[in-house]
This record gives sequence, C-alpha cells and structure tokens, in this order.
Amino acid sequence: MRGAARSDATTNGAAVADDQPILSVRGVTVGFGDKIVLDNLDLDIRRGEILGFVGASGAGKSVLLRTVLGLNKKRAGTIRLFGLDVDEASEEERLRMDMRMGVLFQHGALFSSLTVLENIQVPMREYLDMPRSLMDELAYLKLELVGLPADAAPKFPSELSGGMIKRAALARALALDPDLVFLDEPTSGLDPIGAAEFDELVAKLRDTMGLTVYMVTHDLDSLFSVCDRVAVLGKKKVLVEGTIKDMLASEEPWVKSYFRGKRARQLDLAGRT
Ligand SMILES: Nc1ncnc2c1ncn2[C@@H]1O[C@H](COP(=O)(O)OP(=O)(O)OP(=O)(O)O)[C@@H](O)[C@H]1O
Repeated sequence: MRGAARSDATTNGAAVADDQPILSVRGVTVGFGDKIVLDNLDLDIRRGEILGFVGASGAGKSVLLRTVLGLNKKRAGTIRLFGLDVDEASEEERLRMDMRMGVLFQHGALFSSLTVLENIQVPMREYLDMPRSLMDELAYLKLELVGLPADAAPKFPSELSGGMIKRAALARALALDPDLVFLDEPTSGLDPIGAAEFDELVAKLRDTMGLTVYMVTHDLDSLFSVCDRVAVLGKKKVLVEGTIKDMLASEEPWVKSYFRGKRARQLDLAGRT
C-alpha cells in the first residue's frame, strides 16, 4: 500500500488505529419492497488504500454506496465509519463524519446553474462558516489540486469538457479535505487518455494527501493501474476480494470472465501485473 499511514486524532473523538478499517460493513442487508439487493454483505476499506469496487450492472454497487452514505436504509447489519457505528453516532458525530467524506457521483456531478467555483464551494457553504474571500481562496486551491486552470473558475459546467467536469467534481468532493472519497464511475465517458490522466490524479492525491479511495468502476485499466485491492459484488454479497493478482487467479466464473475474458485479453492486462 503506497498511502501515507497515520494515526488518527479524529475530529469526532473516535480514534481509528492505522490498522483498523476506515470503513467497515458487516452483515448489511438492503432491499426495496420484496426485492433484496444486498444480503448479509461484509466489506472493509483500509486507511490509505484505493479500493476498486466492481460487479455486473445492477448488482447493487450504487445501492451499497448510497447505503454507506446514509441515503438508503439498511434492513440489517452495521456500518462503522472512522471507527464509529453510524447508527450509534449522535447528530453532531454524524455531521463530522459527513465532513470527512467526499463523493463524486456518477450522474449529476455538478450543478449546471452554478459556476465551477460556486460548485466547489457548495460543501463549504453547507458545513463551514467562513468569509467569502477565504472560500474563494480555498476553492482556487482545490482547482489547482485537480489540475484545472484558474480561468475554469467562472465557467459553467456546460462550457467544460467531460474531463474538466470530472476534475471539477473531484475538486468539489475534496472541498472539505476529506479522509475518504467515494468515486462512482469516475472515468466513465472519458477517452482512454483522459481516463488514464484521471487515474494518475487519484493516485497522486492518495499519495500526497493520504486519501482513502472507494472507487466504483467498470474500467479495467483503472483497476489494473491504480487500485490496491478489488472487491467484486455478486450474488448480493462481496464474492471475492483481493489484489489484481488474486482476481487473475480466481476461478469464480464472473471474476474469471471479467478479468481473463476477451476484453481483458485485448488490453493485455494480465501482462502488466
Ligand atoms: N430506490 C430504489 N428502489 C427500487 N429499486 C432500486 C432502487 N435503487 C436501486 N434499485 C435496484 O437495485 C438494483 C441494484 O442497482 P444499482 O444501481 O445499485 O446497480 P449497480 O451495480 O450500481 O449497476 P450499474 O453498474 O449499472 O450502475 C437494481 O435492480 C435497481 O433497480
């Protein structure tokens, strides 16, 4: 793991030791009506790692993400974030947890009626009470962090390329200096060069800021180039988890066809490990 390990004097009073998962999901069941989407699912994310989360379309990757973020209700199980059980957290603790997480959603990445600068400032306005000039200064720093020029600040999302939109959305996800970021299909819709550049940026941020990254992706290149570990969702659970080498060695049918199937062979990914 390349990420910077550090002990965690947290702002919510819950100390997470370096070797403890930053996110721990145990026995989580989620359903809608009589349809069970996730059944008794377990998952851990370790501090400083980039975890790639994959699975067939409709397997429930977004449902799990939304459940972790508190946007979907679970029927059973526990979710611990930063060492705290989310169900036992006080309102104030929950707020502080929220401030330590950044999210880049697959769709609706930016508010179309706000400029890039205003988009980045949305979480600042929501959670922090600071003067406008300081917010501007911080937002420009975030722009620089994600490799966007300062002249992107006054632009509206419709004036940006797909790659710039992803970067601006990442800048917004980083607005509050989170410890943990969730990226839902961050490279979808980007050309291969744009996608590779975005992957490099994510790895650089993890290395320099010690970020922990939970990345939902279908992008085999991302999985091979930046993810430390991969978790595969199937049959309503995490079917297999481990390194890319573990994925390449797995005989689980979906994992085998995904990582050693035609597309993977075309990309000659196995040769890169
Ligand atoms: N609010 C909801 N109400 C009812 N069913 C839902 C709801 N949200 C998700 N589902 C269902 O849960 C299942 C899993 O959906 P989800 O969006 O998590 O899949 P996914 O793995 O993220 O797929 P993709 O890779 O295509 O984005 C789907 O069958 C979906 O229709």
